[in-house]
Amino acid sequence: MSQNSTRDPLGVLSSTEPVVAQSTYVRINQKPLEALCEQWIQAMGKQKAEDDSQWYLQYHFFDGTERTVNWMLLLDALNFCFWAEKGQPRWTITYQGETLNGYWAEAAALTRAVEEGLPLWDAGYLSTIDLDTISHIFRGSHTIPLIEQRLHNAREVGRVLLERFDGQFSRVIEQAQGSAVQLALLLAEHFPSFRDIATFRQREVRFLKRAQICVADLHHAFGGKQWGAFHDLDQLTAFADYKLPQVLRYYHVLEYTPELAERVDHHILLEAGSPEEIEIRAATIWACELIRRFLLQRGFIITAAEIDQRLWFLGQQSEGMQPYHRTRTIYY
Ligand SMILES: Nc1nc2c(c(CN[C@H]3C=C[C@H](O)[C@@H]3O)cn2[C@@H]2O[C@H](COP(=O)(O)O)[C@@H](O)[C@H]2O)c(=O)[nH]1
Repeated sequence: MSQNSTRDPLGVLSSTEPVVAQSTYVRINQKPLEALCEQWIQAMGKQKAEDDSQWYLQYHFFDGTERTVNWMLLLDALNFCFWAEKGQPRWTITYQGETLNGYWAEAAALTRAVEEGLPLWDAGYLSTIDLDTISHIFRGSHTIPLIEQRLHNAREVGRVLLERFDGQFSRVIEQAQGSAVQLALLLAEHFPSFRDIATFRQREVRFLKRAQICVADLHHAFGGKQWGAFHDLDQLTAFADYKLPQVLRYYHVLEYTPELAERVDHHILLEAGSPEEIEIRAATIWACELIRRFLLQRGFIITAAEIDQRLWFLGQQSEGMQPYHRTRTIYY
């Protein structure tokens, strides 16, 4: 697979490429990949894949001000790992009469908290938030996983914003000067919980999943204007979470060795930073890049972020799919 000729400022494609080349547990199957693309081409008809992602305002706080920008940073600082222990039911919340789980429950819980008067957009408040308050915010049936890590991440967001950015995430966005790539890199530089970087055979491998999705979420929330205006969104890669590999495997685009398949299908944990986990995430990034290139060859200009959205929403109807891999991590 030839390295894409354009520069790779994020370092995600270039650092994951050797992982894919040397993979022993995960393979990308070109034929099923092209079959999936053909399916999408039929579905898209003759017009380009419209960016049909919406922002679901019913679950996301939005007042168009800097408060929303800070709230978005918190949303993506806590946007990880919503699945339950083997055999346990998922954490859920009830919001406006709906029972929600996963990402939707996280977003709605943070919206509910603002509606109940908690100033989650205030850096000072976040920097000293306590476990009782975080538990109250995420109250529901069963417990949200990794709640101590969520507390830590929320405090870190508040503290870093206060110490370096006058308490405003909008200052960080202004420093990025309209570049999605620069904003993702600034997030990884200043907010340690966003520094989603691993080591594979002594080499650095960058995924930067929450840093990148935070930029994409700002873009969606603000409709590509104001703090959501970026000129290089096409430089973002897919966001290596746990749902995309599940969907790609369902379409046989990703294939696991029998040994790895056995573990994933029996919900056996893959250790964070293990070769298996890194190979799954790297193959996810590159499968999306190869889909992007194939569609481009066929005359469809679509970004990795748009491909990501399509796959992620397919993963929201995952009945009939084999399980997604389980890695307890704050990175996705
Ligand atoms: N690759 C990718 N991963 C994404 C998202 C989203 C939600 N974003 C969209 C939602 C509305 C707007 O349109 C946003 O764009 C959440 N996740 C990840 O999935 C996992 C949660 O899954 P479940 O357990 O089923 O809720 C978890 O790792 C979470 O971090 C995405 O878009 N892409």
